[in-house]
Amino acid sequence: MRKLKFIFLFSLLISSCEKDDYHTLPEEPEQVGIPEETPGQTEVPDESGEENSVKEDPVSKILIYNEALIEDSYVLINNAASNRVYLIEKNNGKIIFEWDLPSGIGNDAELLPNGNLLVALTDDDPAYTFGGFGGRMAIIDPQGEIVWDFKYSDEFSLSHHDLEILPNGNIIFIAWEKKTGDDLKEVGFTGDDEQVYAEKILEINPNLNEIVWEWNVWDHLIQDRDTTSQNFGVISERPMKVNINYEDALKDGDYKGDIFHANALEYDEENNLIYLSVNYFSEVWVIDHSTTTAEASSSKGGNYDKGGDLVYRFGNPEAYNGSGERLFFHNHNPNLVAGGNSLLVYSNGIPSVDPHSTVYELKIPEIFNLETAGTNELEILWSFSDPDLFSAKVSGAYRLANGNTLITQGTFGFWEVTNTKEVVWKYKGEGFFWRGYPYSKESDAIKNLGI
Ligand SMILES: O=[N+]([O-])c1ccc(OS(=O)(=O)O)cc1
Repeated sequence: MRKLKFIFLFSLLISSCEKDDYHTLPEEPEQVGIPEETPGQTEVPDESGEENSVKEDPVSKILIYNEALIEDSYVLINNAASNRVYLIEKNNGKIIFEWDLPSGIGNDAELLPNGNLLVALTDDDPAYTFGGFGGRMAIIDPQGEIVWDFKYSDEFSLSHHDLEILPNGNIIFIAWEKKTGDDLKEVGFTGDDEQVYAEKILEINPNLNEIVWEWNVWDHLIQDRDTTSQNFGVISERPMKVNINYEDALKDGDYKGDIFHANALEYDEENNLIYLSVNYFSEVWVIDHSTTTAEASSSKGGNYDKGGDLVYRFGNPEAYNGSGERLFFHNHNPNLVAGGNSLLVYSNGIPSVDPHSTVYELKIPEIFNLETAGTNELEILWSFSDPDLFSAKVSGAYRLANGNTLITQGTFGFWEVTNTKEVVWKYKGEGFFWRGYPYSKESDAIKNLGI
């Protein structure tokens, strides 16, 4: 039995866990050519200590399997509907490894090169529960032991959606920070909400459980309605600032103050930048991570000498009254393609207007120069859409080593498509799929997982 002791915000959760040997090696999968509607098999951890049982998973089906053209890799599936994270084989959908999670998914789960799972979880008692809420994060080793467990959840702040490990072992994550009363007045907020949830990015040293860096959108706002407020200005002239009164983000009363809804981050190691996907602005913001926390709260310092102002932004020039065509209608999962010259983004689409999703590969500019006159939109290098590809929420896409692209359609399952847009793998599941990560069978992550 696991015994978990919680100490509140910013404090370490000490877990005294017995190593439960819950995973045994799966049997060799049967090789199949093009299995039609093959039910997946679930190999589940057996808490009883008896031999593992193999359970049928009647709901997952392999609809397309082109053995000659697929990338021979595993897929890490994160099913938020059933709060399960597992690795599958593509040919038969068989689950070959599943993690025993200590709480619900909140949302990202990623396998690290050392075989550990870094996972965003839900806190037991979050103060608010917008889609994608979390409040807790953990690292689970291949034996199922929780080797790090951290709570970021109180009345004001709550981690959500995404997290990523940096090369130095620190972890960056997204969090909401509740703003009310004078906070809203000061920045000239004119929406109806009595509270607004600011987006911040935090970096934690997991050995010390210390927050070592922080960026908060609240320090970089502009608006053109309240002349008495310090941040009053002409929005189109200051694209490095974020319009707190952007109409599109405010118009849906359901948001209840979650007006930004950041949902993903991607770290660019070469340039020490963070790409932040901001769903309700339909934009990706580029933020300098070379700053100190003090610089990140200002407009000076860092490699770009912009402090925490936006180094760049793209996807929706309407958000800052800029020019150029809007490309994104809600977006997810910006991630750099190997080589760093391009980025994949999943644009979900809007159910009532155009219920179609599109995956874009966009060219990263040589120099980030936020224009006030011309467009800042990125060149489209490749895209994929299909009449059947739509999910209003979650989802994403990753470029594979052979040039194919693995697409997660949150409400459906997974697609793999070639660069000529041929669908070579289609997995229909039952659930709500955050993001499928591809793992090469020869990767350190898989080897160290012991399968
Ligand atoms: O219900 N969810 O699990 C959920 C809902 C919304 C959501 O936000 S989104 O921007 O990632 O779609 C994330 C998770």
